[in-house]
Amino acid sequence: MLWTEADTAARIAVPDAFADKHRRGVLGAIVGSERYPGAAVLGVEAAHRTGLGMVRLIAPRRVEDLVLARRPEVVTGDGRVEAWLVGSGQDARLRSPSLAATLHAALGSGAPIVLDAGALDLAAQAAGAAVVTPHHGELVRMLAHVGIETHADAVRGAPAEWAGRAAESFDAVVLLKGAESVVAAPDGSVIRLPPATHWLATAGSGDVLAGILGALVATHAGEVHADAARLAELAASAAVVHSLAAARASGGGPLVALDVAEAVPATIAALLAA
Ligand SMILES: NC(=O)C1=CN([C@@H]2O[C@H](COP(=O)(O)OP(=O)(O)OC[C@H]3O[C@@H](n4cnc5c(N)ncnc54)[C@H](O)[C@@H]3O)[C@@H](O)[C@H]2O)[C@@H](O)CC1
Ligand SMILES: Nc1ncnc2c1ncn2[C@@H]1O[C@H](COP(=O)(O)OP(=O)(O)O)[C@@H](O)[C@H]1O
Repeated sequence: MLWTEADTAARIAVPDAFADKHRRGVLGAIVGSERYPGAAVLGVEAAHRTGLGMVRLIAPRRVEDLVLARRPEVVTGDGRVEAWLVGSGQDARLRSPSLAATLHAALGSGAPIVLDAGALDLAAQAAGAAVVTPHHGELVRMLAHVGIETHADAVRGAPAEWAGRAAESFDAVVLLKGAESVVAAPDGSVIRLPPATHWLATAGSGDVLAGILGALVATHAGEVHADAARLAELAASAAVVHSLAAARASGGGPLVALDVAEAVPATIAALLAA
């Protein structure tokens, strides 16, 4: 199944007269680290630009300061959230006990969760619906943890097959990123995505994708609770928004990840108008 722009437009939650910042969906973001604070800036920017009620950021002080300098809309610290985005800008090997405790609380909350980069190893521990966003190298590492040996070139050659094996092994939706991105669900279904501009192969563009997906999940958390299969559709929609925003930001030339995040509102407006 190839995911289309019309499919994506139907997964954008458009606010109405009854909307407020709590009802629209609050995303809890446990992202960034002393080593990679920029990933948090990128993910939070992308989540806001995708449209949601609020982002609550739980991160080290330096990360908070940098994110707030760019997005003063962000609220820091604990509070009620509808969905989680975790792991961007983190390294599982450097995880502190306090970060581990914060991540475990999020995983145990039962709220839908997006696991990226440094939290991919925790996928099987989610109490609620989970979606992981590995690149090829990260998928290889995830599979190795459950005793399945492969390598990046094999994944590149058969992305749907390897994403499907991971979805089944971790009981999570897998959005496998790359030149040919694909979404696989634990029920065996696979969604293929149209090709994206290769200018996207640049640092931080995956952090932006995770932020877009976090916002889509936060604004559809009730639907995901009712039917976890919705998560695969949201993952595919995030990839399409990301790809269209990249095309808009690129215009045929180079882009930086923040350009992609900044192009998201106009991309969504165009999707809704079409
Ligand atoms: N500005 C920032 O703060 C940025 C932070 N980032 C964060 O940096 C951390 C490390 O991410 P990396 O992806 O660099 O680290 P990884 O540790 O996953 O990548 C290390 C190795 O994996 C392999 N690899 C990487 N991408 C691959 C691909 N697409 N296909 C196959 N093999 C691949 C390569 O051999 C690479 O040397 C993450 O937490 C990430 O979120 C990056 O997103 C870059 C930008
Ligand atoms: N050759 C390519 N063509 C198109 N898109 C690509 C290509 N390589 C990577 N991408 C996209 O760029 C993003 C890179 O994400 P990721 O590897 O996590 O980078 P980072 O960790 O730097 O954010 C993903 O959305 C992926 O689909």
